[in-house]
Amino acid sequence: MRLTMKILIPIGTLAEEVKLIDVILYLERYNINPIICRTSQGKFRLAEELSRFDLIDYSDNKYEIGILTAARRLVGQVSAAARQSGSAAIACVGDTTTAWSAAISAQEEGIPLFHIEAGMRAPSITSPFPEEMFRRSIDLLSTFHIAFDKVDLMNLWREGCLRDDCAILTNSTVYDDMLRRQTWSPIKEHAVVHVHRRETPLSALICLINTLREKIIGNYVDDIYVVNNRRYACAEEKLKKIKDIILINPIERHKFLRLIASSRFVVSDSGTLQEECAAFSVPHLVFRNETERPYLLSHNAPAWLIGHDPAASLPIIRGVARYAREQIGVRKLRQEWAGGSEKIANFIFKKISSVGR
Ligand SMILES: CC(=O)N[C@@H]1[C@@H](OP(=O)(O)OP(=O)(O)OC[C@H]2O[C@@H](n3ccc(=O)[nH]c3=O)[C@H](O)[C@@H]2O)O[C@H](CO)[C@@H](O)[C@@H]1O
Repeated sequence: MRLTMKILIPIGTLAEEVKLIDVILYLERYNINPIICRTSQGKFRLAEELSRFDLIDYSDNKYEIGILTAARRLVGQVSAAARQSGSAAIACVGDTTTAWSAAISAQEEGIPLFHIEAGMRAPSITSPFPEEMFRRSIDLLSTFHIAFDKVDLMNLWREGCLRDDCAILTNSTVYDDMLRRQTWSPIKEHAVVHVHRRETPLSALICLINTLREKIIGNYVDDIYVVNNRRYACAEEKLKKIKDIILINPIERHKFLRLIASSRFVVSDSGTLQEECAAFSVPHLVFRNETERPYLLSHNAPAWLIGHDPAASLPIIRGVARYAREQIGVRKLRQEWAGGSEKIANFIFKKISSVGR
């Protein structure tokens, strides 16, 4: 089959790859040629499934140079990649510097932007920062919006971002990736802590770990796995000295999914994990003051927003640990949440065919 239309897909982080991979696989079926533009730092390796696609590689980027300098460089790179490849559109996901640069590049190049995960909103533009600022401005610049919940769609409508026929509502694409990996697992006697956001103070993480050690280990779970994230590299030695916890370096995604699927509960400030825990029905303590996914706290998902003061939220932590201890058997994914990626590919196909380049 001759692939004619091209779409540029910048990817800078694992979370972006996870949400784009199945869309990319489906785009190929719709006779569209996805050009991957890798904007990450060198150590992020693209998934094997993406190796057969055209790649424009800017993996020598360094983000330690600050948001503005990084964004300026990325805009230049993504715009050049769009021109060089003759892409008819750009598709990006979420709230990263890469996604924001993609939005500016699409404007500069005069081509449409598809924004996946559009309309999510935290209450304040300054938290999480810069993600919330990026998210809001990407939505103002996007041509097409792909939202994962009707609350997100309403946010777009309220902010005047929507025109006729420019948005769709689908399931989050995370679920397609999870389903393809077929990871389910019997519940074991551990919990997982994955905390990495800029706005989460190290002191809050240490306090959380100590609270779990003193009040939860031995009473409700045998072990606590704590992911040793790069954000807290300066505190590695301090974390290593904490007794009774199992400090692990970030692990491959399929192994990590198995670890959380087999957990009694998870504590995390990650947005993607909020979706992943919900899909497995793993009780999730959201270690943040706010979330852009409020609907995952309310319907169909055992999740609680606990803020950054573990001592104050101890009754909730204990209650969740107790509730989690009652659960037995094998955690299975909610199959009914799949299908978002194909719907997005179909939407892109229809829109891009009518634009051309
Ligand atoms: C403000 C906010 O919340 N923004 C989010 C942010 O992403 P995030 O905070 O959700 O990202 P991470 O927490 O890094 O998770 C990435 C993946 O890593 C997996 N994982 C983890 C540990 C490990 O050892 N091995 C692994 O494989 C884990 O399963 C997960 O799938 O940016 C996204 C893109 O724009 C947004 O979509 C998203 O809203």
